[in-house]
Amino acid sequence: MDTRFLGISDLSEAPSVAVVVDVMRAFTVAAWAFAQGAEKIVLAESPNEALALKAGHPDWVALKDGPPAPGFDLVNSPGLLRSVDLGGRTVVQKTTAGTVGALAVKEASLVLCAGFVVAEATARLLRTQNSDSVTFVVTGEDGQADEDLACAQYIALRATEAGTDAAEFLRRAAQSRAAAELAEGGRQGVHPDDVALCLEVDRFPFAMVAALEGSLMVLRPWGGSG
Ligand SMILES: O=C(O)[C@H](CS(=O)(=O)O)OP(=O)(O)O
Ligand SMILES: [Mg+2]
Repeated sequence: MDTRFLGISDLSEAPSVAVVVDVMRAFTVAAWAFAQGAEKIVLAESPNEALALKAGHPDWVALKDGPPAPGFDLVNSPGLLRSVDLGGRTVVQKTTAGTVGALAVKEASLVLCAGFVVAEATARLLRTQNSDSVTFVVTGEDGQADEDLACAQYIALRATEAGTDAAEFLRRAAQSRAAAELAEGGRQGVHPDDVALCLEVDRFPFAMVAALEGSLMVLRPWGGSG
């Protein structure tokens, strides 16, 4: 399997298979939303689009990163989300990096969104595809975020070598700039357990597949019990 690791701005053409990685925190949050019962996640282009979608579907749940904001129901925090019942709900998510990365590859034939919490399920799906070439989109810090690069490299190895040890990859993620910033405290929209929750390898049995449904990019769980 030929693998490429690219930042969002490095994407020049639609890859065939893309794995969009955002460990802290968008796709850890997405996985928790499915674990809490969400049916699907619509990835919004902008905060205004998220609010417009919610206005058209008042039962949808709008989620944005940063501090709590008017019109939004939730923030981008796994620690805060894990106590919310989302049974059967549609979540609309807009974040700085993760959702932008997924939307940047919306023309790809297969788009997976991933973090450590769905690593093995993601690797398993890649194995079933038997793809010649997989593009990993390292969403944070324009491709330099080490928590995302480490996770992408781990999933790429796991897709070919089932016994790959996660320890070194987790160590890098734990020492990343994003982990340090989240651990600093004092920020709204952050729970003290967020970093630890983002570093739980294989916490969930499902992968997450994003695809265009009409004009919307929609993320759904794949496999497992999700
Ligand atoms: O909410 C997040 O973790 C980040 C935004 S910030 O860097 O923490 O402010 O967005 P994401 O798209 O999940 O990386
Ligand atoms: Mg991130």
